[in-house]
Amino acid sequence: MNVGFIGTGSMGSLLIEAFISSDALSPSEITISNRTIAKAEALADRYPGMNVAYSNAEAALNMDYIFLCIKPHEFKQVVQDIQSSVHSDSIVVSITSPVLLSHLERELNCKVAKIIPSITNMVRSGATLCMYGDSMTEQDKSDLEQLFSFISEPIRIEESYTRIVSDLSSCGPAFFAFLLQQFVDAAVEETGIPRDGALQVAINMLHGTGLLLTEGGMTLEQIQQRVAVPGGITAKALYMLRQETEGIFNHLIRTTHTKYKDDLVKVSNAFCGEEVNGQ
Ligand SMILES: NC(=O)C1=CN([C@@H]2O[C@H](COP(=O)(O)OP(=O)(O)OC[C@H]3O[C@@H](n4cnc5c(N)ncnc54)[C@H](OP(=O)(O)O)[C@@H]3O)[C@@H](O)[C@H]2O)C=CC1
Ligand SMILES: O=C(O)[C@@H]1CCC=N1
Repeated sequence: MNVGFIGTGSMGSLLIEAFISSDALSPSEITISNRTIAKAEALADRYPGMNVAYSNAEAALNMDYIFLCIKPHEFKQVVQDIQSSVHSDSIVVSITSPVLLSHLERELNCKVAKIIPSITNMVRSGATLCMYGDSMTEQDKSDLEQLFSFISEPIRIEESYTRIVSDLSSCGPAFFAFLLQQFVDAAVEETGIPRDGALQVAINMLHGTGLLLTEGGMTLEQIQQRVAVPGGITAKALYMLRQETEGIFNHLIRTTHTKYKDDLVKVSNAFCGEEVNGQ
């Protein structure tokens, strides 16, 4: 297989490293390009056999898959760069939510997909959210999902739900890391417990809670019920938590969706020269 990665920043390099460490791809199957070429060269130095391309056009030439691991505002330029390298059987994969499949289909004479990864894919965990352009066959979809199954659970979603499912799958790790950090900081502040020890206990708790949900067959409600003994300490604290956090995640979701819509308008203007009212 020949796979091109354009953009070797945070997510591009994470995907490359996860695919290699999971034996989904060997370094010699991978060609990378990046705006700051020294970054691509440094990555390739760590994986003998990996190819560095000195232009995006070269990174897309003769590739089965071309992953675009760049930010929304960088798409228009990169799509122009690769236009003459792709052909009807190439598959271009965007990992960015506000770039629509229709934007890519409009500019590229090839098959297109959108797959939103998550930082959890670094440890071969979490989901990847899969959406496909019209020319992707069932075989193309299952081949691509087979590749992503080495590092994640690929889940097909409707493009109209991109933002909310990305909030849960891709932004979620940052949100829950933040909440855990607040919990630990408060523990230190309120009691003087050494931070390292408190953090270790909290991390173990989060890991164990995840296992209860995935392997332990427990629901979120059951976990709360089993821990909150009636009239006990947790029950009292959960009551307080419900009062104090009411509506907080509605606010969070409205915040991500507002930013998403702003980005979508900018990307649509770049691609089509017009505004769209998309989800
Ligand atoms: N972080 C996450 O958990 C997730 C992120 N994403 C999406 O992934 C995308 C990339 O994010 P992230 O990796 O964090 O961003 P980074 O800024 O870390 O990486 C972007 C990379 O693209 C390179 N680049 C920019 N323009 C060009 C160009 N014209 N040609 C070639 N390379 C170029 C940059 O090069 P240079 O070295 O010069 O800066 C940089 O290395 C974003 O759209 C984000 O929404 C999706 C799911 C999860
Ligand atoms: O919205 C996106 O494109 C992704 C999800 C997490 C960060 N960026």
